[in-house]
Order: sequence, then C-alpha cells, then structure tokens
Amino acid sequence: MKPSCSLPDAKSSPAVDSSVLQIQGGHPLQGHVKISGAKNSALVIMAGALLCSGDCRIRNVPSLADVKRMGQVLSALGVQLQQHGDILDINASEIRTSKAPYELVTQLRASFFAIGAILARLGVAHMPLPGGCAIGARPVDLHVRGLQAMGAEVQIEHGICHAYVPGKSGRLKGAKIYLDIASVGATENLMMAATLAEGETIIENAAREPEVVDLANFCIAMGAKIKGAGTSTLIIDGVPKLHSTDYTIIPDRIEAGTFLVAGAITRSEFSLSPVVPDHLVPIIAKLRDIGVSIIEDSPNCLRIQRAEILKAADIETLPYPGFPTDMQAPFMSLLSIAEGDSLINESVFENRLRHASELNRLGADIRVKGNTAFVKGVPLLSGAPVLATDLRAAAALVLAGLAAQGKTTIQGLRHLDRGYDQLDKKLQQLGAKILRVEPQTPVDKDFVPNSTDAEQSIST
Ligand SMILES: CC(=O)N[C@H]1[C@@H](OP(=O)(O)OP(=O)(O)OC[C@H]2O[C@@H](n3ccc(=O)[nH]c3=O)[C@H](O)[C@@H]2O)O[C@H](CO)[C@@H](O)[C@@H]1O
Ligand SMILES: C=C(OP(=O)(O)O)C(=O)O
Repeated sequence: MKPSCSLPDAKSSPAVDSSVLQIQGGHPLQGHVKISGAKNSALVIMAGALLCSGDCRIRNVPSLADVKRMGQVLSALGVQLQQHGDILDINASEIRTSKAPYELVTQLRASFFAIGAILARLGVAHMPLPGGCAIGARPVDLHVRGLQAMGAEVQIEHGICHAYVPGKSGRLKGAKIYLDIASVGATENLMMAATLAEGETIIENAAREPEVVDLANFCIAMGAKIKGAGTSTLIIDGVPKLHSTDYTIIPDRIEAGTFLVAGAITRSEFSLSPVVPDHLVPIIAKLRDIGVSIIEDSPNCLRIQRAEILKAADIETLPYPGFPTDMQAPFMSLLSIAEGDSLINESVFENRLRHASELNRLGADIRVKGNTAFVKGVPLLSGAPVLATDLRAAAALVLAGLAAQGKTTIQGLRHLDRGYDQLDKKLQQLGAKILRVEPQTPVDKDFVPNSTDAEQSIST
C-alpha cells in the first residue's frame, strides 16, 4: 500500500455550513433509492482496523463528513489509508503516536471509541473527549470504568483521557464488566480492547445494536474470538494478534428508516435497497401503526406504498431492539401531520427534542415537557426558514420540508452532512424539489414559490 492518505485534510474541507437547502414541498417521490453503508458501523470499524497489524479492506463505506474526519484521526496516528469509491483500505501495521488530535476528535463521537483499540495495540493512549450530536451530556464513564477493570490506569485531565497499561507485557487483562447502561459506544470500545487482552472478558448488559454485531463480525473476520454478539452477554477470548481482512459494512438502517418516513410523509410509493429487514423491525412496525404499508419486494428490497390516512401513534425510544432514538426526530415530523395526538418519549438522551420548536415554525403543534413531546396532528405544514441543531433534527426538517406547502430553507447542513450520504441528491433522484444553495450560488428562480406551487397540497 502506498504511504499516503487519499482522504482530504480537515483544512481543505469546504465550509459546507454556510450553504442551505431549499425545498419546494408537496411533490410525491417515485423510483428507487440505494441505501449506503451504515455510518455507525463504518466509523467504529475504521477504529477497529487499528487492532490489525496488516491490511484491512472495508467495503460499502458511506461518503460522510464523519467518515472523512475519522480517516483524518487515523491518519494523524500514522495509519495509512487509501479510498477508492466506497472501498477504504487501512493499514495500521505502524501506529506512530498514541495521541489523537483534539481538533478532529472533538468533531465526532465515534473517534473516542478508538481509545480501546489504541490502548490494546500500544499499551498507552491519549484521547480528547469526543464531540458528536449535542443531544445530552454523553459522558464516557462506562468506557473508562471498563478499561480500568481491564487493568488500565485512566485519568481525565484538561479534557483529555490519558490511559496506560502498567506492567511489562503492556497487555490489558480480561475482566468481568457489567455496563450500567447498554451503551453502544462503551460496548464497542471495550469489545475492541478485549480482542487483544490477556484472557477472557465478559461484558454483561452489552448493547445489541446491529452495528455492534457488525463490529464483532469484522473483528471475528480478523481472527478475534467473540461470542454472543447481538445478545446482552459478550464473551471475548483475547488473542495476541489480529490479521488482515476484507469486510463489507451493513446497510444503514437509519438512512433506510429516513427514506421510509420520506415516503410516508409525502404519500409516495418507491422502493429502497439494500436493506436488512430484520434491522428495521421496530421502524416498520411503527410505520404500520401509523397506517403505512411496506412490502418486501425481494429479500433485501422494500417497497413503501402510498399512505391514505396517517394515524397518531405513541413512541418511546429504547436500546435495540426497541425503537431507535436516531429515528425519533424523523418520526416527529411524520406524526406532526398525522390525525390525532401522539406522545413521544425520548428515554435514551436527555436533550434530544430541540427539533420540536423548529417543526413548530413549519406549522406543527408540538409541546415539549421534559423528555416528552406532545404532538397534536395538523392537516398541513407550511414552508419556513429553519435551523438544524443536530444530525437527525436536520433529517427531520428535510422530511417536514418535503411535505410542507411552499418553500422551506434549512440551515445547519454541517449536521446533515456528518451522517447522510448525499441525502439531497438521493431525494432529487426520487423527484423531490430540493436544492443545495452554496453561498456564492445565485438563487434558483424555480425554487421561489409561485402561487401554483404554494397552493399545491399533498394532503389527501
Ligand atoms: C457513533 C455512534 O455509534 N453513535 C450512536 C451511539 O452513540 P453512543 O455510543 O454515544 O450512545 P450510547 O449508547 O453510549 O448512549 C446511551 C446512553 O448512555 C449514556 N452513557 C453512555 C456512555 C457512558 O459512558 N455513560 C453514559 O451515561 C449516554 O449519555 C446516553 O444517555 O448509540 C446511540 C444510541 O443508540 C446512537 O444514538 C448514536 O447514533
Ligand atoms: C447521535 C448520532 O450520532 P453521533 O453519536 O455520531 O453523534 C446519530 O447518528 O444520530
């Protein structure tokens, strides 16, 4: 592999956040959309490649700002990366430094998940506290306590988590770990650390998300000994070394869910693939409660059918296989135009309802108290300027804009671009009137609503 990194450096990334999305709502979607690889798998599997002393080829990598930044984190550690389309080659045979750069790590959450892998390889790691969506405090205490249980000395000072493994071998030791919360990131971080530890690690109350299983399968493909992935007990037998592999990431269930909601909210019929229907069970079940029909065209292809009436439904977000917190905001958009009153309880993150007030700008009737949103369905939304406050809030506003009468302008696209692979382009291909306007781009006259557009309604 050539000693270079083909991912752009952070400074050369475009200042995407000054651009806006303009949406002319009320146009039904049709055709087929291709679902990209899962963001939350890609990011943690890139961290997992640090465990391997040889080449790793990762396929179906989505094109996302977070993936670029994660690539830059690895590159800053001295790891070799090469990208060709959706294939990413990573060679971590040499990790030159144990210090991850603050400017990059603080831009995403998953960067912190690499501390376990760095510690397992080098016996020392210095990792700034992470960034990611501002949806709650998001501490890393479970990650730290798990690493300590495996024999690491860990201290957080001046915003940096310093960890080292005392003793000659520099290897972490297998341990029994109980997670107070079934944290996705802590499960992944500790699982990676345990693959190269001495002896057996048991993680109880482990997260069961498909992305955790994907990471486990990737590690197993490199020779790790992991049992129980997808259950709440993980048993990892440490090995001294992991070998090269060629691995394909699962489809993104949250992107697929977002397109299903796009179909429901615009009362459209189209198909999407590839998907793993099993990963979408809680999302499809909730859409069916709301009155949306979804059929399997083929084993990995779903078709959403035009919804006649959208009915209110209650939602409580929960760890997998419960309803995913990452789909809560998109469903809030959908329920805002359903018939009747819905109650949404966000129980995973303590501050993840900020999109409610932006949806109200579009004419929704949502009241928030604590972690609960009371959604009174309205017959119609109407376009307005809105601001995205986090990744899924951005998606929710795009969906609401597709359904609203007239023009919606969305700012804060840096959130959207962190986690959706060209959402606007994919929607355009389905027939949506959506346009990204860069600061220097003259405004497209077609997107200035005229009376015909403004009068057009997608209501039944
Ligand atoms: C990059 C990535 O994969 N992000 C996903 C991951 O985030 P992430 O791994 O950060 O989410 P967690 O599962 O860890 O968080 C769940 C809850 O546990 C709490 N907690 C977590 C760790 C800890 O040490 N202490 C603690 O108290 C969090 O504040 C939160 O309230 O899972 C979330 C829950 O499905 C998803 O919304 C994110 O999209
Ligand atoms: C919360 C999310 O991402 P992150 O954990 O990367 O902030 C998300 O994907 O919705």
